[in-house]
Amino acid sequence: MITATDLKLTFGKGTPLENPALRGMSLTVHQGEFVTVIGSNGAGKSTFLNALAGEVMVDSGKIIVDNQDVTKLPTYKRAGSVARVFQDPLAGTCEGLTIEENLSLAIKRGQRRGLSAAVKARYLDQFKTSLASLNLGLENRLGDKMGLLSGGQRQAVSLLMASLTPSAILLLDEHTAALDPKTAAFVLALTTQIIKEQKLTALMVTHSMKQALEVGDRTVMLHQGQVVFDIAGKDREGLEVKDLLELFEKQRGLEITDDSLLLG
Ligand SMILES: Nc1ncnc2c1ncn2[C@@H]1O[C@H](COP(=O)(O)OP(=O)(O)OP(=O)(O)O)[C@@H](O)[C@H]1O
Repeated sequence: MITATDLKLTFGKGTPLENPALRGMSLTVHQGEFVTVIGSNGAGKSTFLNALAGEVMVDSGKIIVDNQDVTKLPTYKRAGSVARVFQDPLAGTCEGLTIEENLSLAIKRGQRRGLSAAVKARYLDQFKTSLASLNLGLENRLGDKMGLLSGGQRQAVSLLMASLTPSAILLLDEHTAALDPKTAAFVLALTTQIIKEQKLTALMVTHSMKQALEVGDRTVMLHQGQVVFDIAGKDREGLEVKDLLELFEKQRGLEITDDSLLLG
């Protein structure tokens, strides 16, 4: 379970560019929940994910991951509990290393020790089986450099890497946004399949309200660094984009002007 309580973070404090990105952001994500996160440009979505991953330190508030207070822990100390797939297919993998080497690094996430030959051989079988499940023929390309793969293939491998070892939470930051529509649909379907099969706890940022309602089991909308609404279960069933817009307008007395949220 992840609990973020009253997170506040201001970039450029004391400068003319002072920017309060998180303004009392609170959210609890229960074990096995798949939460979709929406919000206009600059709402604080990525900053929130960065704060959970330890990429940025909050000014105040508390982050508890599986009963451990990680608020002040740097990224590398949270690596064992937080897995992440980024928007940029180049960001989550090392293009100069082979598929096998990338997967080996992922399986060692959060561990200090190297792998023995016997363990390596066992993992190789696991890598081949996992890659075969993608139906992309990558199980025969373990020695290929990651840089040779297409964006969609890389995101698919990134997803595998993020789910190879158990983590308290999987963070997906608009991980299909840079892909063409067909590939994005494939990666999204793969995402829901992996999350369901492995019963992962996940937070997925998306720019599409439609997508946010179609996948996952709970939707949270951020605005100006806070949660505006949080809907799940029966309240969420059958909801359409227009209902989300009404909900936002009712909560904030504002209209949404970010077209990408509506059109995506
Ligand atoms: N490293 C940084 N330094 C200064 N300001 C930042 C930094 N990162 C984010 N911000 C600012 O914080 C605010 C929240 O940004 P954030 O990227 O979290 O929003 P977002 O909801 O993810 O938006 P988008 O949908 O555009 O990606 C924005 O005003 C942004 O410009």
